[in-house]
Amino acid sequence: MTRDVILASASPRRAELLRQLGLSFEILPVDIDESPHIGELPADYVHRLAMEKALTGYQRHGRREALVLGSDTTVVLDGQILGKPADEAEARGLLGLLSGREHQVVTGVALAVESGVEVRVSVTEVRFRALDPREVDAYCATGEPMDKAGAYGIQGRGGAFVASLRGSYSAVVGLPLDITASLLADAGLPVWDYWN
Ligand SMILES: Cc1cn([C@H]2C[C@H](O)[C@@H](COP(=O)(O)OP(=O)(O)OP(=O)(O)O)O2)c(=O)[nH]c1=O
Repeated sequence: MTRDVILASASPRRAELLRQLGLSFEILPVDIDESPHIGELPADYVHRLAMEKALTGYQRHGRREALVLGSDTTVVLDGQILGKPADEAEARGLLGLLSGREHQVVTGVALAVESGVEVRVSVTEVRFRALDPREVDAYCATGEPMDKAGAYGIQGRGGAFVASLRGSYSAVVGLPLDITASLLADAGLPVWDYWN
């Protein structure tokens, strides 16, 4: 029996990361309301959104034996959720807050299968060096911050801001590969079966 693996995401970075695991999969973007609830903790927030993305994708795909992955990433500074910037001015403000400080990147990953949904959350500590306002302006003008939590992409020019990282690099980019591989293995689909 073949089992369809579905990535319920519009993020090209998540697709690129999942490709690294060597399996074949389909992409099925789902649109859900991503506003945090009042007082919701960051880990609960990404847990909820990852689960909703995976379950919505599972229902929409419609095949019983499908395995559907959903993920959500947010940046957290002093316990506050920093989402995607609405415009360039907000991006500049977010990068100013992150400059010279440590923040957390919190990513939830969910795998929906016929019997239910499994969700895990990864936390990575990232420290930025002090940023020069001129480089923040130049960075914002590239457009890179716009679709990214915390207004930076570690995998792009934003990598120049990162002084240190403790945790999963792939989780910062949007899909922790360690958790993803172990969720798939627990669901009976070890990715290493695809490796020859
Ligand atoms: C911090 C950081 C975030 N990001 C991205 C990962 C996520 O794509 C995005 C956070 O937004 P998400 O809402 O997690 O994901 P998305 O809207 O891009 O895609 P979808 O909901 O369809 O799966 O920020 C980077 O690419 N690099 C980084 O260094």
